Amino acid sequence: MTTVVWFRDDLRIADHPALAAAADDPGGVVCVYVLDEASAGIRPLGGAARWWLHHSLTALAASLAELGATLVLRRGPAGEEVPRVVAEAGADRVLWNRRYGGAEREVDAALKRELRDAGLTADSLPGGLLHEPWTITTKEGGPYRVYSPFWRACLAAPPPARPLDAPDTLRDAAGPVRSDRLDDWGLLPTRPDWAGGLAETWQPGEVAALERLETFLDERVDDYADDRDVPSIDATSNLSPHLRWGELSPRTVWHRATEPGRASAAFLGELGWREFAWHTLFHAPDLAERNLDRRFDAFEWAEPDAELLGAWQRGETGFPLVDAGMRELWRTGAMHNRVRMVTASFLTKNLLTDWRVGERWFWDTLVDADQASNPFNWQWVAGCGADAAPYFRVFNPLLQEKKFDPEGRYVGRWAPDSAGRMPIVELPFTRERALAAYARIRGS
Ligand SMILES: Cc1cc2nc3c(=O)[nH]c(=O)nc-3n(C[C@H](O)[C@H](O)[C@H](O)COP(=O)(O)OP(=O)(O)OC[C@H]3O[C@@H](n4cnc5c(N)ncnc54)[C@H](O)[C@@H]3O)c2cc1C
Repeated sequence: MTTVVWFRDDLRIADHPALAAAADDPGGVVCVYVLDEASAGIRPLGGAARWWLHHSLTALAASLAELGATLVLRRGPAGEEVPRVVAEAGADRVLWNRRYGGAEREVDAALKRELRDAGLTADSLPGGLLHEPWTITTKEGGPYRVYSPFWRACLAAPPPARPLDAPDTLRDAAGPVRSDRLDDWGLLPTRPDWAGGLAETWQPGEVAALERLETFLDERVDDYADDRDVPSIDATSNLSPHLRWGELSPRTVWHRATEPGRASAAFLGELGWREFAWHTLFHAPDLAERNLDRRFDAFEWAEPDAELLGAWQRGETGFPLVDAGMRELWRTGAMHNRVRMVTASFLTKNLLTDWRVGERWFWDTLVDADQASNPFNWQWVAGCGADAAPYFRVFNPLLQEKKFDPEGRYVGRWAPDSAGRMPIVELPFTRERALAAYARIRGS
């Protein structure tokens, strides 16, 4: 038997259930990644994500080579490319780890049917979440709409499966299979090459991801609960892009973080938010398009204003914490969580801009942009998401700055000129305008 292992958002060799299951196949294994920008409903990657993918695939190919296997690269609709790889390899089994987005599930289900109809074995395995979304349900059997009871239910469920070891060795069966050259995919920016700051900030790949996890657990997890909201302190794990690309499995993070002696409850709770976002996407596949709170379908967003939007994107609003966050994002492909909330609130509440506009900008610029966490959090900040708060939250960016960057360290690093700029809007007026727009839909 020869097995094709189809890699997707799981660019790792440890705790990779599909790879582990294929490792002992006497006919060998063909490892393949398909760049699918063509299947219906698959969202094309943003620029920062393409940069990360290039480097993460390079790292994965090196790890597989050490085990004796080749990473085959193909571009096109997965429903066509995977069967071609199977035919070229003469394989009789295809394995992959599950995805949870709506369009992805349709692609996978159709392919599984087609392969099975052709007499092959085709199986999908869990590996991208702590719990499968259909296992965490309310008493009535539906999905949770609020985080706290959701997370309590996760904590009461059987613990996530223990992570699997990476295979010691693989028997490569990719010989007869054609592969693209990664450089030909043009994932890296060239003219202009805006990725210098990304390269200075990040090292994509599983080896770097595991190192980051260990450093965080050894040096920072004990202070995480106290310091996680202060953007000038390097207090958080910075694991989000590694989790996004599956260079690290959440099960690995969970089991390392729950070893005795670690004060990790607050950190695990954040993994819980990731889990909640993905479970929400599973039940609401149009999360990036449609308001979870349908009352917001009637919300009166302001007319699009290219000048105001451009000022927000460039970090030229005259509100220092907003400007610092937007510039950090542009330079590094990331932004501290507290500042993500403030910048998103400023766009949706003070500029009264539809959250989907901001979501798309983050999608293009974040290295950790994922199809669950990004729209989930944008909806949460906009007020139409999965939120238990009974009121309409409008962050004041000046008060947030006073509270979370009192000495101006974060602002001084990213936007020292911002305080001297003329603010592009008036806070009291725009706050009242947002509250009035909400009042008009509240009872609907
Ligand atoms: C408007 C907005 C958009 C966002 N878009 C994304 C996104 O596209 N991808 C993404 O991974 N996170 C997103 N987040 C959540 C959060 O900002 C990042 O996960 C966090 O800043 C990553 O830093 P860290 O790895 O140091 O997190 P830590 O504080 O160390 O947390 C550990 C892990 O928990 C997860 N996590 C933490 N907070 C959240 C959260 N609110 N929602 C979901 N998962 C969370 C991440 O995987 C993170 O790596 C967004 C938040 C906002 C407000």
